[in-house]
Amino acid sequence: MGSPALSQAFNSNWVVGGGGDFHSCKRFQESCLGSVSVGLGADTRFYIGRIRRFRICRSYISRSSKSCAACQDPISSSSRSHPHGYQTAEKESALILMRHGESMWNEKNLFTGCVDVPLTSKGVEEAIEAGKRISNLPLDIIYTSALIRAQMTTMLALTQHRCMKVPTIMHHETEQARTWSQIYSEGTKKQSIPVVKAWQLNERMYGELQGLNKQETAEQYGKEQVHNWRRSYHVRPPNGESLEMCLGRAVTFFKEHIEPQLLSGRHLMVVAHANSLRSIIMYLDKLTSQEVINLELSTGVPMLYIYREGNFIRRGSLVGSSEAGVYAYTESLAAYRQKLDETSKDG
Ligand SMILES: O=C(O)[C@@H](CO)OP(=O)(O)O
Repeated sequence: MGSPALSQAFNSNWVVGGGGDFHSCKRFQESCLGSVSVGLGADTRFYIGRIRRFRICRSYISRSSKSCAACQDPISSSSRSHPHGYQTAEKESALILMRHGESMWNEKNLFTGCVDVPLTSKGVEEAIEAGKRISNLPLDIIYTSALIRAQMTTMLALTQHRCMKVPTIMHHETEQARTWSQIYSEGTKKQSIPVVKAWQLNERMYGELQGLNKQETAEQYGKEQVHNWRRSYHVRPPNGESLEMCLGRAVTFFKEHIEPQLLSGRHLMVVAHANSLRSIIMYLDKLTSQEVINLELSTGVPMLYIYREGNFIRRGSLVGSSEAGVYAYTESLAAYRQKLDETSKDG
């Protein structure tokens, strides 16, 4: 059977979080945290027939062989007209949002903000687990923050992806950096996934709270004050950014750089932070400044959106290890996974 880690990936599933009608933070949270209670929108489409086919192939893909068929992305090596070589059945793109795995300051319960700390070993495991959960979804570009916890999460998650592509960090800081990081083989480029780092996706800058213990700060300033600093939309922590300010940069970046990619049919993942993602989700789900207060994101839990005709449709979060969640696939995502299955059978 080969790698247990890899075969587990074949079992990973999505729990459906509903269609475009969703606006409740509580239900969002339940979905993110793994509850199987689901809300289905009228526009949710199911591909139950395909699920049986998904079960067929769980053969081991050799991750070490460089020349096997499984090493080629089956979709991007087909002849259809997607930016990376294929066209989806209907014009839609997948967008995965993911908060980084647990960091060493999450573990210590310290305000972190823009302090650049790495993952704990639990965070490493969360990132690998998240990678298994997204291993059957198409990915053309990844956006991460400029902070190491998001980048570690990205790289660890990508070790599990069935497309076998290599995540490659783009260095466009200067002309020289761009030139010096060029790839000169078209074939190798096709086997790479560009990873774009953007400071605009960084965690909200927590000002003078950075490095303070959250519990001790609540004892000193009162629970309500600290809750306002942490969760309100308008209130700024001392000399730090409010969520509103964080949204100003993160959502502007999203609109200017990420949405055009989705519009052109590319499938994306954004790996960022609790508050930069809260602000992006606020925009995607049209949450009010009151509703966003209750929005909590767990570390290392991927969330799937479908972008179709200018709308973002939230599909849910990956949990558990049964096949049922394949319901979350749309026709084009199901087709992608089917191709992966066929290629791994051939390989
Ligand atoms: O400390 C931070 O940077 C953030 C995320 O970990 O904390 P909070 O949940 O308080 O926004």
